[in-house]
Amino acid sequence: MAQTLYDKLWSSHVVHTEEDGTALLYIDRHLVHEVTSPQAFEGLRLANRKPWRVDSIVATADHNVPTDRAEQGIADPTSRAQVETLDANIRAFGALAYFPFRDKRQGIVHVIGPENGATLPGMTVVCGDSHTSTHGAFGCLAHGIGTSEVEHVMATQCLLQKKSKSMLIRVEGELGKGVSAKDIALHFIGVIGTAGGTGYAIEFGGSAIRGLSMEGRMTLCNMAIEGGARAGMVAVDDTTIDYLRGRPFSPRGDQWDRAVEYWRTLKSDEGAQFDRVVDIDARRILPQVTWGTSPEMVTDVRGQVPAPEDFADPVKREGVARALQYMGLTPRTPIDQIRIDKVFIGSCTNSRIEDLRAAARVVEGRRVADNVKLALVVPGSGLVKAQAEAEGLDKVFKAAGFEWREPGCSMCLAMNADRLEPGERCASTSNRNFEGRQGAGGRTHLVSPQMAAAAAIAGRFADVREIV
Ligand SMILES: CC(C)[C@H](C(=O)O)[C@@H](O)C(=O)O
Ligand code: SF4
Repeated sequence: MAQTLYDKLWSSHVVHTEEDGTALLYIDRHLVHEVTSPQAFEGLRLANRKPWRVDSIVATADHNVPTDRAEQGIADPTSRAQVETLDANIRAFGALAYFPFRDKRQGIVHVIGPENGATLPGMTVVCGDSHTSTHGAFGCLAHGIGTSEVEHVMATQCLLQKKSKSMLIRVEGELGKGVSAKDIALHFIGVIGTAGGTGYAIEFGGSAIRGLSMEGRMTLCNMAIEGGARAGMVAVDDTTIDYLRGRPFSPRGDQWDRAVEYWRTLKSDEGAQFDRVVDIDARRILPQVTWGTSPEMVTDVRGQVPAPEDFADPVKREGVARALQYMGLTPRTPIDQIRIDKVFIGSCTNSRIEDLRAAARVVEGRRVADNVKLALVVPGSGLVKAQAEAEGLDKVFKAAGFEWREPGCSMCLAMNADRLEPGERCASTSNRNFEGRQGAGGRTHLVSPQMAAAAAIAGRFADVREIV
């Protein structure tokens, strides 16, 4: 029978299935960061256990690290304790690789895995982090898990899971100028809603997806979780294989050839059946901007802030009214009239080299607007930072008035020193715009790196297609 990519990844990792469908899945790669691992390691210690397969673990510190004056250490005691606890745990239990605070390969967990070739096609990948779906871009089955599951995986190398339904999001056609993977992501969430993917594993397919780089595919899979899905994935093709060649943990020699042969089977078979198919025309996607407190509250830069009465469902109507109040927005305001206070280019969604290049192209030779108090560029990893500096992108950003920072989660969430003050409005390349996400009372608008750069220059949202 024709199988989906999800079927193939699932069946090649099932160790045992219970009558009710609950399965034990074997886990190949376990990514670890400082926030969700302390209790797991403590649990192992209390039970006198060791990790089952130390060489499945790749760890880094990301959420709590400061992005400036890193040489002065971590000022906040809670953040410092979390990062030091991870150091101690990895020292005690071991790992295939550990990129600690201030290491040149340190970075956001979802950036360092792929760039080091620690995320490979056909793997099951887990991490105590919801955006683990990112790794599905490589034809992996990648799940975010909770802290108790982190301990379970460490102890047994297995995870208890029920198989999800399958959804194909098929994006056909060519993307317009200035439109990126981030816009596809925000657009599809606008189409299916943040609950639309609940109970599903999503495969992204179609010519527009085939045309994306690995970095674009990661941006898209990163946000599958914001569409409610358990996982997001893209089939393996030449783009995947070319990206992985020569990475530190990629196979070499004969093993590379054998791996590539297997990887090429990691796609849905002709005629495979999905439980739901959503068709999207790439040509109709314009640069997106969220206006509310959920990623589904999104429109394009030519649009306007909606009014609660535009929504028939009373629950939705109330949600929209509340969101507009929190966001300090008036119905019918054109999106490109919304002025901003801060700009954040970073996060596991959009902090890779291509994101920084795309933003720098918009910024080059221009100045950040006077009303923008802070414009941050935070590379996703030390390697991304070094690459960007080798290309002179740091100079482009700094000359325009941006701050160029050290890698970390930074202003994606208010767990470190980078945050919004109450009432501040931010154009952000991250993935969540919930109330208080970037700091209590902060107002987040999700956009692509190009659109964040355009907003920084204009001091309000602006159509990047008119700038470049
Ligand atoms: C801190 C961590 C557990 C959390 C997650 O799981 O996603 C964070 O990365 C986030 O983006 O909100
Ligand atoms: S960058 Fe943001 S979304 Fe990604 S792992 Fe860090 S906090 Fe979570």
